Amino acid sequence: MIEVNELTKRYGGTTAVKDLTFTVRPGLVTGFLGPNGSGKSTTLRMVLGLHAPTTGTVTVDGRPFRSRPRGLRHVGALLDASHVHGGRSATAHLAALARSNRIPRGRVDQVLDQVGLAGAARRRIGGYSLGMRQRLGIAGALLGDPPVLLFDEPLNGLDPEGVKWVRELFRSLAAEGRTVFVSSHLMSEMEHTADELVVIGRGELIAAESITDFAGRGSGAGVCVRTPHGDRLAALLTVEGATVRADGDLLTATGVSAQRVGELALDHRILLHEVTTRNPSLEDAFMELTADSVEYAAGETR
Ligand SMILES: Nc1ncnc2c1ncn2[C@@H]1O[C@H](COP(=O)(O)OP(=O)(O)OP(=O)(O)O)[C@@H](O)[C@H]1O
Repeated sequence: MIEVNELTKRYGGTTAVKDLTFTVRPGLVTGFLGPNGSGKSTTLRMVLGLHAPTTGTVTVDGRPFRSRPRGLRHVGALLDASHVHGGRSATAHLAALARSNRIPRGRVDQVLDQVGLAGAARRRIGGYSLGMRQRLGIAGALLGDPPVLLFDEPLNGLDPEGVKWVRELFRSLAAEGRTVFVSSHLMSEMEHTADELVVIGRGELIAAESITDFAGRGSGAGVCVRTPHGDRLAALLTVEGATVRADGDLLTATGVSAQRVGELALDHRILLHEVTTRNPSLEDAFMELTADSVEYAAGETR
């Protein structure tokens, strides 16, 4: 489990992370979402002890990560896939990592196979595509067979086949009981991958909850009703406490279920032509909740 407690990081006058508190649990994929520059990488670096918090604490299974001498056996991380020595082969790169963390050499071939790089293992990393580098970074994270895994924007540069593979990999790692924490600035990358979400904006926590609860936050949720008796139904729904918007013979009501709409219509003999529940997309909820946190918006003059 990863526990982030009242974490703040300032770089000179910039507050990258502000009073952040959340928990990442094992057995689930947790998406770490926020617009560009919202503090995701800074937070992940603090989890790994690469940056010291200005105030607050981060622990992994109850201890600061730095207090673990063989780090890769406990936490595997992909932070920046371009951060590797281009002159080395994938095998040499992973063998060096294995040596310094006392991981058996046999793991190198296993993880290269697991990420689909076995055929390119002896080629220089300098000639790798971005997608291959991401796979190599993932191999490095898996090397120590750790219970906790962190990935910073792991889908960057992957083709659709690669994206599908990574999603399945994350799900299977979580199904094995591991803690899987994955950052992204795109909700579309997370909606078929994550069980839980931690959403931040300008370094502050916006939400930490299941993906289903998060979807329910978007104001687009509601019931759409098509009826020739819109005025009567709208009045009844308003009395029920719903908010109703009318557009011709179409009503959109929030704060009421489709079932209740049907019951009211039956009780008052109101003819309905259509009743549908409208779920806002996760993307809508994400855009709405982070709208104030976007650093650089198109069309904005500064
Ligand atoms: N070493 C540093 N020195 C000064 N400012 C920094 C440093 N690292 C990050 N920042 C600032 O802190 C803020 C958060 O940056 P961070 O890279 O953590 O965000 P992010 O959510 O990972 O963004 P992205 O999705 O663009 O990678 C930004 O305003 C960034 O400019």
